[in-house]
Amino acid sequence: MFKIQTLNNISGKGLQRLPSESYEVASEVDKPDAIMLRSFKMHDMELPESVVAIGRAGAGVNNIPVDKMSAKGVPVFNAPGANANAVKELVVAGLLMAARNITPAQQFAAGLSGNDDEISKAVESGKKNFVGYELPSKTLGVIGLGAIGLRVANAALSLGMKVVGFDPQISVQSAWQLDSGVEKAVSIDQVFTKCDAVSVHVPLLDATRGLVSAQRIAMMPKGGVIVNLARGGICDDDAVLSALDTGHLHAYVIDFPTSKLLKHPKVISFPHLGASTEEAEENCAIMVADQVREYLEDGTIKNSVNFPEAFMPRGGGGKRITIANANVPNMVGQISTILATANLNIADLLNKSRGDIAYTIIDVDGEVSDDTVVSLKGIEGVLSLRVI
Ligand SMILES: NC(=O)C1=CN([C@@H]2O[C@H](COP(=O)(O)OP(=O)(O)OC[C@H]3O[C@@H](n4cnc5c(N)ncnc54)[C@H](O)[C@@H]3O)[C@@H](O)[C@H]2O)C=CC1
Ligand SMILES: O=C(O)CCC(=O)C(=O)O
Repeated sequence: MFKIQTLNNISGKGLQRLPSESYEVASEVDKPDAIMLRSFKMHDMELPESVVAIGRAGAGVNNIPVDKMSAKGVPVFNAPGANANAVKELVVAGLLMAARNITPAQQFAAGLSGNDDEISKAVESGKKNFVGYELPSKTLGVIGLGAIGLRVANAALSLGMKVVGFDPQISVQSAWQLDSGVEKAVSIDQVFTKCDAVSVHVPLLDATRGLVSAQRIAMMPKGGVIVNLARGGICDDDAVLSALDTGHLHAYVIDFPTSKLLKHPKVISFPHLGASTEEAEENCAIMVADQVREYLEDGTIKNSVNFPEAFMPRGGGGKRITIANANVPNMVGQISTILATANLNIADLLNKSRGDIAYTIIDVDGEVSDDTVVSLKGIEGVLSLRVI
């Protein structure tokens, strides 16, 4: 029986992928094998020693101490692209809300009173205060052309906007899907210089913290809009607020409100709602539940943010050993020597690496004794080992 601890609500459609005959899934579990979560902040959490995998039902992993997990040989899985359409749709909504002054207009309409004639008169005289603009008259800059950014760029083009994109590390897959009408910027500064609205779709990293700065906002034409459905911290909120105050910026669309931002009338705040659709929640939960299950049952690695992809079909009736270790020379040599000494024949072997981590799957003919496990774990650089 595998035990999974959930730290957030995970869609039932995903949890159904973990059959109750072989999985216990609950928010309180003694000695869990794996953890599934969404935005729960794990940084200060005491991780049970029993945990061998973390599954993030979403894209961003800044709430997970990934480096610490790597040092323990624990793979962290996420669900790339599974909520991208949901976020794209909310970005489009945010652009339209800003362009058409929808929040103040809606507040004005909701506050009207009197009989129908009086309301009609107030409507006709009040609407001049909310005159907006249409999207095709504007240029959108998209920073980060991954699963979300590329969809935002393509959607904005289809709404008639001009679109400028920037992503120096764009993946081949994203490049294939990006509409050829998206102009490629050579620098982030160029995006701000050319664009009336800028939407950020990058992970929160040291390199992206404060990416939307006072200097860059100043490069934008007057009346600009910033959209940040990526993470708080990517924009310098104080710089954004002062640009809203001077009128240099028209609106700030943010999925991560703070007390300062909530008070400002030109801030359009959402409650971290980007991925909150039934479809996205299901997609993420299904993807990550499948990945965690395949890892627990077969040691397969798919869509991990810290481990290499690793899949080896399971043959024969023997045991499978999986080993995560430091990516240094002669690890496979040392492992094979110990297996040979234990008189275990290697039926199949896969060794992959990514950065500082290497991962080996070995199918052996026969049982693996406790002594052999102790010897393998004793090799310098072995971070984690499982016998499945
Ligand atoms: N508001 C919400 O509910 C959600 C927010 N997010 C946030 O959006 C972020 C992006 O998500 P995805 O598009 O799915 O991730 P992704 O990994 O598919 O794309 C991120 C892209 O950013 C690029 N990038 C990284 N640093 C960059 C830089 N300095 N300048 C330009 N490009 C850079 C990468 O090359 C990559 O192509 C996530 O990390 C997460 O923080 C994601 C899903 C839901
Ligand atoms: O699970 C959620 O609602 C948050 C989604 C998110 O922020 C992400 O996938 O990075």
